[in-house]
Amino acid sequence: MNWDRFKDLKIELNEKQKENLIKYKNILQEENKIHNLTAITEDQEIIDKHFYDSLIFTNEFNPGGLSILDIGTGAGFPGMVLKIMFPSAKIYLVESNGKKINFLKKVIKELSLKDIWTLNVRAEEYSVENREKFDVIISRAMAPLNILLEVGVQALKVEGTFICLKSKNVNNELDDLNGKEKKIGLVLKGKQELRDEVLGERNNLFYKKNKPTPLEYPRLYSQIRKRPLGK
Ligand SMILES: C[S@@+](CC[C@H](N)C(=O)[O-])C[C@H]1O[C@@H](n2cnc3c(N)ncnc32)[C@H](O)[C@@H]1O
Repeated sequence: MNWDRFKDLKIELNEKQKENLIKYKNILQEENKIHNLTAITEDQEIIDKHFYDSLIFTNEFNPGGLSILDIGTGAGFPGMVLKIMFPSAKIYLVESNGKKINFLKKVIKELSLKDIWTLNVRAEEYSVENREKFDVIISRAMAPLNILLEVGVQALKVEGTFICLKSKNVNNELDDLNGKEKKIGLVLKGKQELRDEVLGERNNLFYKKNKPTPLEYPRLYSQIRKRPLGK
């Protein structure tokens, strides 16, 4: 296995973290034989396309010590990787699929991770019940921007950051959103772009919440799907 890529990150990968990432990879490969957790299954691919990819944004934003809600975390990306690399962060993993939650619980137990919680709920319901609770909302590959932002924003503190880890269709998603993030209290503050032979195109977006989100958001999921922001 090759960890060279991690040298591009501002954070150091120490022996304990490497050991934990390898254990996590092994559990993922083992459980993936029974449950369909990820299509990425080879050692090096998991390291590059799941672990490293989950961390690229940390070159622009340090998550240390913050309370972070990862919505639609799946098999733990990026949230579980953040816990391993930034132990001082408080991580909340939201995932509606119970099988994935069981897998995440197993990883937390076997790696003896602290200050990390799994939530087997729908993100839009959780965010309404936990208004302005988190410093950061983050998500990778859960939904297009015009759905994702509405689903999660209510749980974000004013002055907090909403981080969307995106790939190649980001410009279409931004066009579809059509500036309507302002309606829910968000402003686009930064975009991190990476072009890479193995990972392809990565585009990470950083939104700041500059005012409370009106209480009518998020709407019912059926309404969000039918008429996303900007449509
Ligand atoms: C394509 S997977 C991505 C998983 C992970 N973030 C990654 O990048 O590998 C999307 C995940 O989001 C979950 N999901 C989709 N909509 C959700 C919602 N409204 N609330 C909670 N989880 C949701 C799905 O069950 C699925 O596991």
